[in-house]
Amino acid sequence: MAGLTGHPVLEIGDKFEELQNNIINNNKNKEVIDKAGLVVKGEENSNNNNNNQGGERDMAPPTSNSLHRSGSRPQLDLSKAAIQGNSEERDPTILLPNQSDDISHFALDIGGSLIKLVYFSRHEGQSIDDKRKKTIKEISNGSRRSYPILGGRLHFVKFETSKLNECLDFISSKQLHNGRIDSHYWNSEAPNKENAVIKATGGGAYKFADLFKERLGVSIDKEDEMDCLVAGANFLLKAIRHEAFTHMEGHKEFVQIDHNDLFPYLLVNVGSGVSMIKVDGDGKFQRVSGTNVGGGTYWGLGRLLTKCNSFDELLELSQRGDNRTIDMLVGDIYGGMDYSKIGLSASTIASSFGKAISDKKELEDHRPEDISLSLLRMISYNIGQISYLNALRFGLKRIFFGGFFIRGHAYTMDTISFAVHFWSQGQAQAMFLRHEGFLGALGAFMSYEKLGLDDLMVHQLVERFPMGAPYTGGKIHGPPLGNLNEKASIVRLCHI
Ligand SMILES: Nc1ncnc2c1ncn2[C@@H]1O[C@H](COP(=O)(O)OP(=O)(O)O)[C@@H](O)[C@H]1O
Ligand SMILES: CC(C)(COP(=O)(O)O)[C@@H](O)C(=O)NCCC(=O)O
Repeated sequence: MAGLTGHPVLEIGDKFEELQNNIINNNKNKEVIDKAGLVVKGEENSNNNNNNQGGERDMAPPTSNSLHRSGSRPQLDLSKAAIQGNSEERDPTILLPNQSDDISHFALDIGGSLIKLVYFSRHEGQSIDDKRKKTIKEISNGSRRSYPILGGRLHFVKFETSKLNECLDFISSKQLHNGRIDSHYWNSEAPNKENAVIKATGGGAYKFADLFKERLGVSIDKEDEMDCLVAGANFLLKAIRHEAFTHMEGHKEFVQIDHNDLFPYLLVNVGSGVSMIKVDGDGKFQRVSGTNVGGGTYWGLGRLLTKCNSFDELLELSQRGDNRTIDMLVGDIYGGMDYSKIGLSASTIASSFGKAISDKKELEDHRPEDISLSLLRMISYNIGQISYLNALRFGLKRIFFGGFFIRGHAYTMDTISFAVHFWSQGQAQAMFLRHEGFLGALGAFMSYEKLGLDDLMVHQLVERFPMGAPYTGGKIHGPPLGNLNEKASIVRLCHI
């Protein structure tokens, strides 16, 4: 389905060397980044974003001449990283052109609905033995050293959890599981496959641990799901410019996050179920609420009611729906009139699916399109409203939404934004993350070396495609969400 896909292209930009000179004292990192400034690159790069696509090979197992910084574990180098792909592209990769250490990471987030996999591969033709490879200079303990630049990219792949075998086959076919050795063995000359450990988060890391051992011979090092979500979100919000954006009434706008003023915020991860996490800092958070009415509810109920075969099909149906045939509106109750005394217009939904009881209609008399839209609206609005109430509990003004339910879908985001805006009287703001569904997997990926943000923030981060978020296209389908001003008067008590 066109437009329901794609992750953005971001580039972590130049001045790497200059910044390297400033990282001796980690405490100064933030200052360095702020002073360096963040540059937005123009669309001119967008035409080139696929140029490197063929130039890679899949990650190979580390060899005995794997290049490590002496005495330390391989490190992830995000300088000049560019997340590849435009708004229409599915699961684009992140280029890591300056990756010098021969890392062989991959990590999984095995959720209730989807398995998310992040893995690294080196560029083809940039092997360690390639004498033509570029080098970078790095100040380490006061001395300059050169390292080969292998280059490579991060890949983002997802599978349905119910098709775990496809994921195992994928890992096997790419030999990803042979590339990762337990950290205790980094300096070992002959890494042993039996020591292979992979990082995984999500409930499936527990549920399927034995299967991974049996099928791939690897042990799963389980990382806590909430830890990973927060680590992934904090990294993206601090390190990637234009990661977050608002989406209201079809209008999308990137938000400039002040690194020094990020916390606290509410992270709402809309996966199968919904977790609401108050984030106070790196590794500092509390899961303050959740709801079992989430992405799994939309997909599960939607499938039962519409007989759709895929989530995207269900979402696509909603774009042609008219929920007024099934939702009970205020106007249906009030004879076409507004209930203006409490700030409700005639077009406000009084009761989702409310008309299904009064009409003498059976399920098959309703259009699947209308059912899908009504369901999507009901669940998205509910999540937005509950999120806001939790933000209110803790005085949080910013709410970031992640998870694959969002799917970069305009109507979903607009509905969530509307609920937050309406109930907060414009005091709180819903924001969305361009890497919505990969927060946990990214957090697990970063946990290999416990790469803190301080390590990552030494690089200047540059946006390559300002409009490259997962996006469904400009048009908002479905019924109008209503006029915010029309309804604002009833929520006087809801200030944060
Ligand atoms: N291709 C897909 N298959 C199933 N669900 C999908 C798909 N794309 C998006 N979704 C939505 O994403 C939700 C899962 O989101 P995700 O963040 O991966 O959570 P989990 O970790 O629980 O799997 C599903 O419940 C569904 O609403
Ligand atoms: C149990 C979960 C953390 C699992 O994460 P998921 O696979 O849904 O991403 C999540 O489904 C959840 O928070 N559910 C809501 C449970 C509740 O608070 O009522």
